[in-house]
Amino acid sequence: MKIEVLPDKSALIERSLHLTVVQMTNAIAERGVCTIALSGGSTPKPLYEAIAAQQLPWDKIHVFWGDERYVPPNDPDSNQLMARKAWLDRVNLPEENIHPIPTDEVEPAVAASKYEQYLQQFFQISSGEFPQFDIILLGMGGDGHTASLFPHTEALQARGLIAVGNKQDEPRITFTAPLINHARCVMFVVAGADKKSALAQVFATDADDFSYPSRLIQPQGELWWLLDRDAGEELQISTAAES
Ligand SMILES: O=C(O)[C@H](O)[C@@H](O)[C@H](O)[C@H](O)COP(=O)(O)O
Repeated sequence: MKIEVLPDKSALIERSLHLTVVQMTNAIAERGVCTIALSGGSTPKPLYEAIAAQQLPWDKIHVFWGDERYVPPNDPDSNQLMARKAWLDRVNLPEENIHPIPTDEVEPAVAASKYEQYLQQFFQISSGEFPQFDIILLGMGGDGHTASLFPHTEALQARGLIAVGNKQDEPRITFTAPLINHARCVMFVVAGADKKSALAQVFATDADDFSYPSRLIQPQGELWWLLDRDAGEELQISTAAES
């Protein structure tokens, strides 16, 4: 695991951009394609805008979402809409390379199952197997949630690829912790003083995983925690954690 505390939000975005572009470029060089899953919320928007300004082989990049609010794709709350406006609509990334989470089923559980099957077909895997995304970008809420894995919800125990998350009574579709943990690279991008107390619990030796679900993210591959000073300045980072 690598933890970096950057001086401010713009330095955080710049560092996140650099590491994301390196991961994308390496994936394409090694396997001819990059699969990236995006986080929602407000933090990553400037990162997506910065990615859009890069010169990348867009036809070799496939974009997914690590979670989605259960709203139509033109809803202001839609993570898909935010990423399209900030990045995807600004570059020649083919529409067939964009793989949004469906939110048009009456039952969110049906949409979750559809996206799980969609991923199995895309990655050509059987039930019970997990795909290895090249990059999964994550944020973290002030309650320690990530993607739509909220504290003390059923989604935290899901063992498949995709689950129905719940933010209070608002349904979400989310990657499961096991799916995230199979990624080659997981990158948290976290900013703001309101994340400080949750971060302290996420990195504490004895906190409860179900109270702070970001603790569940322990990928086999690379794990990056990129923080701005407001979020990370008080974190007692042991030198081992920075290795
Ligand atoms: O759908 C979402 O909202 C995200 O995927 C969610 O997990 C987000 O990353 C955190 O809530 C942090 O959100 P902010 O970046 O807005 O603080």
